[in-house]
Amino acid sequence: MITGLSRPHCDHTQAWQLLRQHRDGQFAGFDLRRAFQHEPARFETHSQQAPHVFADLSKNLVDEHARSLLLELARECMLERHRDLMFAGAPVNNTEGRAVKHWLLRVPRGASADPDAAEVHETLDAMLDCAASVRADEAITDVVNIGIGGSDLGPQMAVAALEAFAIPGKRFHFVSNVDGHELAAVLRTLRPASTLFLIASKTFTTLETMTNARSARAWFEAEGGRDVARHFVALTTNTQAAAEFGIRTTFGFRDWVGGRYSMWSSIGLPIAIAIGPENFRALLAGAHAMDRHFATAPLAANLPVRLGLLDIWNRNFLGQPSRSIAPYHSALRRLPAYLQQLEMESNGKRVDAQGRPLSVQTSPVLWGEPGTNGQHAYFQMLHQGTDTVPVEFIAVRQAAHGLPGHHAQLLANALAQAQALMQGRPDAGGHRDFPGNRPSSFFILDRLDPASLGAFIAMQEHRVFTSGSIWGIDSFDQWGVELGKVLAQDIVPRLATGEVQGLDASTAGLLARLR
Ligand SMILES: O=P(O)(O)OC[C@H]1O[C@H](O)[C@H](O)[C@@H](O)[C@@H]1O
Repeated sequence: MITGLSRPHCDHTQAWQLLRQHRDGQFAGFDLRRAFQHEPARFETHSQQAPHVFADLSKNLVDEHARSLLLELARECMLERHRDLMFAGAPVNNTEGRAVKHWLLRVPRGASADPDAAEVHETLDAMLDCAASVRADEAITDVVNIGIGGSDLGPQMAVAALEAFAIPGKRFHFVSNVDGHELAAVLRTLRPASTLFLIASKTFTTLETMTNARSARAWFEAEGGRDVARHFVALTTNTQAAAEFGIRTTFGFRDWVGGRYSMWSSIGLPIAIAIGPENFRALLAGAHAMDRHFATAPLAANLPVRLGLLDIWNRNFLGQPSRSIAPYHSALRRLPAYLQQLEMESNGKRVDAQGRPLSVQTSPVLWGEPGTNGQHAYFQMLHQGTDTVPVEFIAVRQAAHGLPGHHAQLLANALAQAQALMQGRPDAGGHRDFPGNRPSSFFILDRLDPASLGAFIAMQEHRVFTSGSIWGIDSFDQWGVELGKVLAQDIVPRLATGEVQGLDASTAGLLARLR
């Protein structure tokens, strides 16, 4: 139960029933092409400027009436109250009894009365001082982040996205997998004296990360590395475990930062080393601007809310099982993977926050690749397959390179794909027929810089909050990752002994072949 807030199940509201009736009645047979003909202001009404991000939602299979019923749904589900509780520091992560305050990491100094605000700024200052000294240290040429999930995807995504701002002369590596091939391939390229290892783990117990950290330290010592304390830094809430590992420099954060919401905390150190303290503060400022927008803009003009409600419409009323992410910028190559964790780990739940089964579907499957690559691979299915998949195009107005011709081609392709999905092209049926009427959203950033990236990612976080809130689930736990971890620990010794007793026949048969 969310601190005194009792909310109805979304499908028990009046708005839900009206949305259903609308879908089956007046909305049935909706056609985007006709909608644009009949609504001269459709682009304006279905688009939204938010801090650093412009979003055109007009090419979605949605009409004005559905939009106003979705806003009604948000009211009936007490979305604003729930949002305000998060920003008030209430334990909205109720299954873990924790507050959800990643937004506090982005609040400017002195602008919050939250009791943890002072500590946030103390840690941020110390972490950015560390980033500055690593940047100034020419002896360090390689920074290796060892972490997984939220301790990997955010920093990896952001370091790639902001490569145009990265310090020259330093290389950044991200090792996440327990598969030794990954670490071994990175270590082959390194020398201990010029390497800084960042051991990033909220819990400092994650098997993959601890295995890689131990192997990295063993390699460091075996290769003649001296001064582990200087070459290993920990980013964690578990400072004691980091000290026991032998690490002297640790930057902490609190348990009210979820792993997939942690790139703004000390987990962001690799980003800060890459882009510098000032740019890291700009990243936080961009995210904070979006936080304020989410916290204060009326629901009808609130971009994360509009996106989250559209997600509900697409998933629960139009039955769309997935969403394709198409960033038309190669620096956003890790964005789909980052958003997969954000959406699917947050909202991939089948019970409500009180543990009661839900009777509605939740998280869609997210997938994607940068454009234009995806066009030459799976866009066939988007244009002519049997399923309707909303596509999210992300375009950046200004390029960060000077090669002539490329950027216009890139932008033209993004626009043309969205256009083609919607317009289609009739043919005499058969193979060359494009049915059209296929949905997409289109995001524009002016430049891919720290502030716009921060705002864009915060927008995604709050959009996930919005749909999770309507579904009534706890978007901030992840119990579903536990079972496999436990079973793996039962299997490890069996791989050595061959003992299969108690295993199902398939697992036993596979284990025998893998030994
Ligand atoms: O940062 P850590 O504690 O090492 O956790 C790393 C990751 O692993 C867990 O299994 C969770 O699924 C993720 O939410 C988390 O980000």
